[in-house]
Amino acid sequence: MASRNQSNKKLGPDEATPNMRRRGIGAEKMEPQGGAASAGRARTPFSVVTNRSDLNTTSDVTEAVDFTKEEVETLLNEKKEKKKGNTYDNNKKNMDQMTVLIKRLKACVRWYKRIEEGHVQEKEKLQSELEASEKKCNDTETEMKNKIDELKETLSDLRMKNSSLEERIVKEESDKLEAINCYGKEKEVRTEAEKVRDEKSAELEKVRDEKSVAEKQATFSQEYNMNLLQYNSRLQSQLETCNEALKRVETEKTTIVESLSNVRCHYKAVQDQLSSLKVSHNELIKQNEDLKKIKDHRDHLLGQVHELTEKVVCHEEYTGKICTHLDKLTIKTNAIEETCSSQKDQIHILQKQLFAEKEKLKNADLSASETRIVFEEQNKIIQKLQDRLADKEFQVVEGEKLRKKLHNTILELKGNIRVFCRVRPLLPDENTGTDTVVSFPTSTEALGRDIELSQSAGQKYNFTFDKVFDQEASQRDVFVEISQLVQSALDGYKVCIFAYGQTGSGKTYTMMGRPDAPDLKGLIPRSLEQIFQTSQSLKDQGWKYTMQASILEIYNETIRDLLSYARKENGASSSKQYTIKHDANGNTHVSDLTIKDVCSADEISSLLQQAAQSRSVGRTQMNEQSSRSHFVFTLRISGKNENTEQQVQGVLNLIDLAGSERLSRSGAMGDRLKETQAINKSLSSLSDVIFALGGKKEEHIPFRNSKLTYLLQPCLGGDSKTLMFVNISPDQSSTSESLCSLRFAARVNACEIGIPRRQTHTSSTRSSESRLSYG
Ligand SMILES: Nc1ncnc2c1ncn2[C@@H]1O[C@H](COP(=O)(O)OP(=O)(O)OP(=O)(O)O)[C@@H](O)[C@H]1O
Repeated sequence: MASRNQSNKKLGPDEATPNMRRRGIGAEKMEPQGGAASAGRARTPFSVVTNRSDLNTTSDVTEAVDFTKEEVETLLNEKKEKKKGNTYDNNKKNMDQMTVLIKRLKACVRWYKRIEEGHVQEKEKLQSELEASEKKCNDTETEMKNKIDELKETLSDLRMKNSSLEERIVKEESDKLEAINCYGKEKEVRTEAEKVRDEKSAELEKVRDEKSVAEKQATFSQEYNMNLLQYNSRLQSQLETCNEALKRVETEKTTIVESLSNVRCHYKAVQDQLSSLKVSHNELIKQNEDLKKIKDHRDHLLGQVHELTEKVVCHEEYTGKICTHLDKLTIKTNAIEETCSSQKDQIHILQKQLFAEKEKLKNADLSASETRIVFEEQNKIIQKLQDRLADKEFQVVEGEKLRKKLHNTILELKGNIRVFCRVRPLLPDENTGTDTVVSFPTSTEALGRDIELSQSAGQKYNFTFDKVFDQEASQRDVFVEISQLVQSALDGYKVCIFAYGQTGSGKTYTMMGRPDAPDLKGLIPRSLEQIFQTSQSLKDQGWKYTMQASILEIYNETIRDLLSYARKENGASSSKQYTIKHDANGNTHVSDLTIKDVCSADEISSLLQQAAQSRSVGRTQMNEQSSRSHFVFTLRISGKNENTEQQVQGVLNLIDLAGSERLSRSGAMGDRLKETQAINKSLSSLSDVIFALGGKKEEHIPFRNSKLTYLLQPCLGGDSKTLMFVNISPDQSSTSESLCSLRFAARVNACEIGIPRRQTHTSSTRSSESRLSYG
């Protein structure tokens, strides 16, 4: 693009550098955006056009021309210089020069329009791009926010989980430590118990040994005792045998005594035997005592064995208890170990989960940072787009300012009346036919300005106006075009907007619309809303406004006050006479007319509602709800700037004229006929006045021929800004009426009838032109 800029000094609006944009219109020539509009058309530099001899002829400049700011300034200055040289002799020459100047200015305006269209397109494009980016960005942002929220939730869940798990882990760890401590203590107790058990076992073993020894000793003692008993019994039996033998001996002794002599010898032997037996008896007694001793020892040993057995039993019981305790401890330890291991497993699982969640978090962080990067990039793009948009808007504003300046200049040169044409859509009951009556040439020159009417004979009539609205144009589209004009009433201009056209062509729709449906509101409610909005916003600059509204209708050449209570009460029969007067300042007064102070658009809409109910409306062959009178809404605006002491007096007249109608077609009779004749008369008076003012330069202007023209005298002949809407019906049967309306409008368009002037007073030294008006 840079090389293109170097090689070709003509830049498109989107190629202008920021410095150029800040300067408003760059030194380089700018071409409008939008291929369709500029495609295939050769541009001619302005200097070439300026030097062209054919511009001094009457031919129109239809070729696209490019301008620089300097050229535009020169053009504007040139106009001023030419105005100075306005001598009588050079009048005709000056007129020609003026015409050429106007054409060049028109060319300049067209060039600006093209640039403006380009800027507007670019702006719209940028706006839509910006909106798309913003939407995308918002979506991403919301998505990211949602994601972040989700992640935050997950994170907080995880954190909570983690903290609870960590708490659990800590608790489990402390439990575990406690259990381990307990286990250690139990272990110690167990080892001690085991030690005691071992000791006791050893003791038991010893006692068992001792017991077995004692048992052995006891068995031995028993055996010995048995032996001794056997021996004793043997000795007893021996003793008994001895005793028997003794008995036998004694018997023998007796026998021997008897045979003493014989037996004395024998006695001696027996005595020896007896002494030996006595020794053996003593021995036996001794042995018996020994046996007794052994028996006592045995009893002692048996007692010891018994004690030891009891001890063993006690030990065994104690060992059993220790064993049971040990078993219990083992079971508990096993349970603790099991819990520990399950907790370990759980901790392991949780650690795994934590790790996974951390990984997730990491990934989420990564994706969040990626999204953030994308978001930042998009923000940068948006910033760039916004910068570009701001530049473009600046350019548009600058272009708009210059366009309006040029427009005002043209208006000054051309006169104060402008004409807009609006074609309404076909109504459901209208016969379309096959031929289109109205068409709109689409060449760049003609687009939005030309209208072509085709008659059934095949003849075509082309008309050019300041603006042409086709059937598709919405109420808003129409208002956008007049909003600046309405605004200028706040700047101290007299503004008059009226709708002219055949009955049923859409005048009331254009002016009033359907106030209850926001999209279908007409120019009157929209204008008043804007006036109040702007007056509020101008408060910041020190402006204070007071406003007064009046609404009247002219019916059968009689003025009727639509806000009068008397009229409301007595109906249309009120016969009050209203007279129109103009003062030296060009202000119009209608005697006895109700004038209401208004402070808000709402107040005005209720007044409009009241007026609409009082208005004379009837059914005609052409329109179900035909306005049979001229409806005139007037808003007087007085503004004072507390900072600059500047004062302005503006007037806004919004007029819905009664529809023109051919008597032959309307079939009107009686009162309707009278009404129609009055309407047609006042409309023809209006055209007489306009043509007298513009075309013929007659000295006498027939303002007084009708109430309508007399009421509008300051707007038509004086220094106001006037806009006429010519409303057209696309119906085939209305072609000739449409042609009449268009011809009338074309003649009005060609008129020069004054220069708009602001009504301002200022006591301060500040410039009275501190606020420009571009209507
Ligand atoms: N631009 C439009 N879009 C849709 N409908 C329209 C448009 N203009 C007019 N109409 C409809 O056409 C019909 C006649 O319109 P309107 O009453 O405004 O005509 P008029 O010129 O004021 O007639 P009259 O002079 O008899 O009062 C109405 O039904 C109106 O709603």
